[in-house]
Amino acid sequence: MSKILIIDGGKTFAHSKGELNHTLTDVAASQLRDMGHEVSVTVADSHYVVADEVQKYVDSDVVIYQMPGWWMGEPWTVKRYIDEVFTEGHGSLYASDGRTRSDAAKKYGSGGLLQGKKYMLSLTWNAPLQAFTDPEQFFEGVGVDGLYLHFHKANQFLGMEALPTFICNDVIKAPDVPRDIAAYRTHLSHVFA
Ligand SMILES: Cc1cc2nc3c(=O)[nH]c(=O)nc-3n(C[C@H](O)[C@H](O)[C@H](O)COP(=O)(O)OP(=O)(O)OC[C@H]3O[C@@H](n4cnc5c(N)ncnc54)[C@H](O)[C@@H]3O)c2cc1C
Repeated sequence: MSKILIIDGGKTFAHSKGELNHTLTDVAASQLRDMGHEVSVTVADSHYVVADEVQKYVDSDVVIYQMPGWWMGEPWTVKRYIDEVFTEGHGSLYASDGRTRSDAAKKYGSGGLLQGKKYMLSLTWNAPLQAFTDPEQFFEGVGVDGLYLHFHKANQFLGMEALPTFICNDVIKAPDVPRDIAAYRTHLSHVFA
């Protein structure tokens, strides 16, 4: 049994209604509970208490970030959540940036206190998958995780390790929510088996 925290980054703004992300949050919460895990959910676009969120990271084994792609990355509500919660977490989520004058072998980024914990990205994008993977297309073949390098590094700075990323594509151009839900269920079954 793992303790799993889901950050729901769904938000109503312009042509995003937030419903797909709320739906995928609900799908994961109910499936993971059925699998015997303990799940809590924080909606990023809400009046969460920052200190409580820090404690949730300390108490959780896995954090899932459920969020839409907005302007090539996470929505500002999720970025705000990270800025507020991770910064407040100095001393409990990370000790320092890892360097110390007494030991030059200790490098930047090695000061995380959440060793052994995991995180997972679950993303919704209008861009097709090939836009990320094909070297001839927009993201020049860096892949989904390559595009989210900064986001991965923020979590790894705390000492956490990535689980495989899940992404729904074409969510505006050709939405197929039953297909996306089925694919996410399969992903969750494999990752949390
Ligand atoms: C500011 C901004 C910047 C953006 N930048 C990018 C970008 O850089 N690249 C990119 O690819 N995209 C971009 N987008 C698009 C964005 O990624 C999508 O709007 C977002 O992923 C959709 O997620 P949502 O939860 O808001 O979905 P929603 O808008 O709620 O839903 C999407 C579709 O799924 C359907 N749906 C949702 N829930 C259900 C359900 N339970 N059952 C049946 N059907 C359902 C809806 O009817 C709709 O057709 C941007 C959008 C905004 C607002």
